[in-house]
Amino acid sequence: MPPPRLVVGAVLVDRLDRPARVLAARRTRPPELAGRWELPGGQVEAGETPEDALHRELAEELGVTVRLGAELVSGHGPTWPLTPGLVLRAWWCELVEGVPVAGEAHDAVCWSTAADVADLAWLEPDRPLVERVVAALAAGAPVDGGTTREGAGTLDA
Ligand SMILES: Nc1nc2c([nH]c(=O)n2[C@H]2C[C@H](O)[C@@H](COP(=O)(O)OP(=O)(O)OP(=O)(O)O)O2)c(=O)[nH]1
Repeated sequence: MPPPRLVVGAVLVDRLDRPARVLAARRTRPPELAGRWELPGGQVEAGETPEDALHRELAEELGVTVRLGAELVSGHGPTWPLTPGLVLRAWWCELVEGVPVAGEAHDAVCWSTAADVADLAWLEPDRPLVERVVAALAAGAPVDGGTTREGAGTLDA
């Protein structure tokens, strides 16, 4: 069986040192996933590191540049299962440049707090991850600790 394909997702928060709000994005496609909320991101392409893929997806989808913080790891390691053929890795991050705007992949973005993020209609596989995000936002503990990448530029939405 081929290894699962890797999807990367951004847990984009207002600030890495004291996160209080996280950004969710509402998918436009495919029809069976349209209308559900997700972490912005997408599939890692051949020859890309996961981190590079995340920067690329955020520039393409939301027109923003970010600073990566810590990786959000599950109780079983870095990957979160999505479907039998797909796993997710996710990083906390904060904005360096740009204001997130929905592009083609999404028809809405919203900033939510620990009190309301779980009320969104998330893609089902994201639920365990969202629980962890809620707990971290409620605690407000720092989620920094990653690498910085500047100069990726911004896109028009
Ligand atoms: N980006 C993202 N995808 C997720 C999440 N949860 C989840 O089950 N998925 C699934 C939905 C998709 O089947 C797959 C990601 O594929 P995608 O369509 O977003 O990837 P992509 O941007 O590279 O694809 P494309 O534009 O080339 O069509 O992972 C999530 O939180 N974020």
